[in-house]
Amino acid sequence: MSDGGLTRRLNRVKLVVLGGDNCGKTALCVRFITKRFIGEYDHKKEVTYKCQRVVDKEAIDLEILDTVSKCSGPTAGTLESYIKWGDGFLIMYSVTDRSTFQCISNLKRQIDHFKQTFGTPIAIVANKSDMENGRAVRTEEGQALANELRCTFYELSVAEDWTVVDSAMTQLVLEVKLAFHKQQLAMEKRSRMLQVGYALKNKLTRSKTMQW
Ligand SMILES: Nc1nc2c(ncn2[C@@H]2O[C@H](COP(=O)(O)OP(=O)(O)OP(=O)(O)O)[C@@H](O)[C@H]2O)c(=O)[nH]1
Repeated sequence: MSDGGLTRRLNRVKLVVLGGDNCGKTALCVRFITKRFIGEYDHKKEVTYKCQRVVDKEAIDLEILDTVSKCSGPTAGTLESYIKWGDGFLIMYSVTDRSTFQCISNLKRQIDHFKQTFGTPIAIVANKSDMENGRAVRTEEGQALANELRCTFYELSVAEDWTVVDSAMTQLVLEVKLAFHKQQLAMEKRSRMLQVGYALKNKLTRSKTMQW
């Protein structure tokens, strides 16, 4: 029975990086892939990065969509297509810019809405923790919001710490893989129940025919 391509998808994970202006979305993607922090980027369109990683002893084809969507999004349609494309999400804000923190709840709501489920793997990433002097959002506020929205939370500095960037990404890939497996198990269970249903129906039809 067809599983809607899920078996093929188990080794292919698509992540989307969302967040307000200048919070460090591109810096995070580039840092994860190249291990390097590059100060300035100039791109006005979304970019998809592709790479391979071994996660939990399995080679994963990873695609990461670096969006240019602002808090409210360029258009609702674009944000919808980003969300429908992704399997897992990083919602970023900068600890130095409160307006980016204020975007988080709305982006999470949009993900829940377009995915039609509350189980989508999502990490909230507070960036620029190296800029303590310019801090506008406290760590506890970020953690409390992540708890409320049931998301994993990381506070990090893309500029200063590659290892935390790497573990945030890797953990999200693991959560996506777990979600795939749960989906696959649910589909197998449904398919078995359907088979039992058909078998019972056939048996009932046969015994009725014999009575006649
Ligand atoms: N101090 C510091 N600066 C950072 C960090 N991460 C990113 N930046 C800087 O923040 C600015 C914006 O980074 P980008 O990666 O372009 O942010 P973005 O979210 O992709 O930007 P837009 O897509 O244009 O909204 C750049 O000047 C980066 O060098 C960080 O961890 N610490």
